[in-house]
Amino acid sequence: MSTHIGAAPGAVAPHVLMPGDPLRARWVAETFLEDVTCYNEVRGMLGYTGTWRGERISVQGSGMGQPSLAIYATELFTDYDVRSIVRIGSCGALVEKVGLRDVILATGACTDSGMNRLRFHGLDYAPVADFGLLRAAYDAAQARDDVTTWTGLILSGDQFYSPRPELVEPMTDHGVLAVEMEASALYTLAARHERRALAICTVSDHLVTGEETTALERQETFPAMVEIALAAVTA
Ligand SMILES: O=P(O)(O)O[C@H]1O[C@H](CO)[C@@H](O)[C@H]1O
Ligand SMILES: O=c1cc[nH]c(=O)[nH]1
Repeated sequence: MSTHIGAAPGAVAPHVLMPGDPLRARWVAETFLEDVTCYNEVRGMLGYTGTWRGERISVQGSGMGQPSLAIYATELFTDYDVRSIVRIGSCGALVEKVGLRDVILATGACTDSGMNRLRFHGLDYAPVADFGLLRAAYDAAQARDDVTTWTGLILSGDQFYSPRPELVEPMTDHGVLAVEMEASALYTLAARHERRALAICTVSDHLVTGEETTALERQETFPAMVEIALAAVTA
């Protein structure tokens, strides 16, 4: 057991898919994995281990925001020796060319968070994806014709309801495609612990057009993203 994960040693697989929503974790486990066991219910932050095409895979909710993800990612790396984490999240599109339900493979994650400013004494660190995972996810995405995939930068914002929405503009002026709330911490922690990480996000809301998906869709759909993540992590 670690402080926030009630799993026995060895109960978590070396490769973990990590949605923010614990109910998405349950849906992924029930829909994609075989021989599933639930290893964590602490704080309702569900975690499951099963197999996918014969490989052991876990899926663990992270909660919303970088401080919450950092707790789960740190404990998975340090207490359960997890080797790779692939975030499977939802995000908001910031530019018109990216459409609702498109999938984004995040090459890097900009942030407005104070977490890395504290870690790097005010210097700007560039949190980036593991290249091997990114390449495998890109290959898996290219092999499909049911989803439009983008490869590029995202923004990990601390506040879903931002009091300074105008600050997004310099980001989009410099190629940022979408906003979510966790990838920057995940990439930073993976680097710190010499592990692999990737964030794959499906566009659930469009901040330019105002289109949005339903809460149930955010919880229980987005299968293309999950299949791309499973292919990448087992490649
Ligand atoms: O759908 P998840 O993975 O939770 O991701 C996005 O959704 C939440 C906000 O609604 C934030 O966690 C954001 O990053
Ligand atoms: O608009 C959105 C949608 C999902 N996640 C976010 O952080 N923002």
